[in-house]
Amino acid sequence: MSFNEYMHIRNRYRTNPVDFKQLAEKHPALKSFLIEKTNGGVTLDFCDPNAVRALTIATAKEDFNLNLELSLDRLIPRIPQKLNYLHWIEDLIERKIDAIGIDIGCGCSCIHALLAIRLNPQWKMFVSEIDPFNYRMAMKNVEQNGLQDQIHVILMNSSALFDGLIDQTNHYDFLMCNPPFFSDTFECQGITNTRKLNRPSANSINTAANIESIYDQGGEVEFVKRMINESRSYATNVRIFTSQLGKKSSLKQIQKYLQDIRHIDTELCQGNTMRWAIAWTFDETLHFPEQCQSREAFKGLQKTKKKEMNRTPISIQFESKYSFNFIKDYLEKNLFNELNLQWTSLSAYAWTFDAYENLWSHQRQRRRHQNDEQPPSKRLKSNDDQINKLCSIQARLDEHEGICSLYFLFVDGINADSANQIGQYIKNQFPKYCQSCTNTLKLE
Ligand SMILES: C[S@@+](CC[C@H](N)C(=O)[O-])C[C@H]1O[C@@H](n2cnc3c(N)ncnc32)[C@H](O)[C@@H]1O
Repeated sequence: MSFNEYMHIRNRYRTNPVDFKQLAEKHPALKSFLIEKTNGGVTLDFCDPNAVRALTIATAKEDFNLNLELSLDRLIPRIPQKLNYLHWIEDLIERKIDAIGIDIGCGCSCIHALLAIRLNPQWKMFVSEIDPFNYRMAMKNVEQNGLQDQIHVILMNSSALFDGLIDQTNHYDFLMCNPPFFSDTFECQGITNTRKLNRPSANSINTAANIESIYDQGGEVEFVKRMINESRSYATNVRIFTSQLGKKSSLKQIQKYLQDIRHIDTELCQGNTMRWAIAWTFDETLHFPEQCQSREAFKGLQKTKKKEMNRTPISIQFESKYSFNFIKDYLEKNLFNELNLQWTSLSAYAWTFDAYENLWSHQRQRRRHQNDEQPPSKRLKSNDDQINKLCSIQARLDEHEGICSLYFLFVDGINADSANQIGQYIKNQFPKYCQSCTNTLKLE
């Protein structure tokens, strides 16, 4: 299940994923890594570091006019995921135009700072690195893009995170970090192995060197705890401290550690990958913007009790006797019309639809009114339609071993529970259609 729908609303790849074929036409270095799919499309082998590197270099050039040099034995950043983190930070600082930021551990790519400046040409970034190789390559990446006036790369020694980097006479709007994830080589290998064997959907290569991915004092949790401890000494210098986290279990531990400090967190979603980010502040005048709690699509809905459920795709499994084509026909010919949904096909088995009135709740009352032969209420179209849109939903029909499942995902609108409600409606209505359709449609 792809998480792309949950990418940050301003992420340029959310509705417009990278087209490998087109990109390779313009950046021939990518061409030799394209793999033809049986359906005529192309893909890449994400386990091949050469392919991943070529993709990142081509994307950086094509979409951000960045000249990147990347090493095959260092972390190769994935740009769409980096954008999620950066857009969230932009929201946290209320899209300040001339912000000053810090990135702890910039890697050889220096990707956070380079993208940050491309998105916000008036920002300034101070970035640190502990690995001399990464430091030198990051400097090169900054220089070959002519950004040395805006990005300052500082080589640190391992005993310091902030000392020597943060100037106590200065003020910074935010601090960001993608910390070393693992606590030891064993954990690093374990995760790589688990992914390879059991989680084919996450089949991308981890090229990070040990110095980049391992913090032997306790992995990302202890690294971020150390950041939190040290942040107290810089409470008045940095307005918002943030860190990305690779595991949900780490998020829980950090939330607990921050219980006396004001904080906020979010999930960062892209492809099959989920990451988390946490922010904390000592500034009592600061109010975390509401949309930073989760995706902007859910703005104003945070207090909904079913928050977690709303974010999760709803799935309906059909009995094996209902064929794929039968269900597809049922949706397109009956359900979408019956619920007055404005829909478009995304493919032969995926749709997006918008609803402006709720015709799926209180069906019994509605039927009673129909029996009384009352005229159906007419909805007045107005300019407020966009504002009054109840929901935009994406739906996808999948077949696996003869069983069809329908997935619903709430994307946008004011009724975040609508995907769940429509799912429930279908569950209740479907037998009705099966009976009435059995004779007219051939069921497998
Ligand atoms: C997971 S990598 C992130 C690299 C890059 N920011 C990215 O997201 O692709 C973590 C980086 O932090 C660096 N690092 C580890 N400890 C550090 C410290 N005390 N100060 C600065 N950088 C450090 C590592 O060398 C590594 O490059």
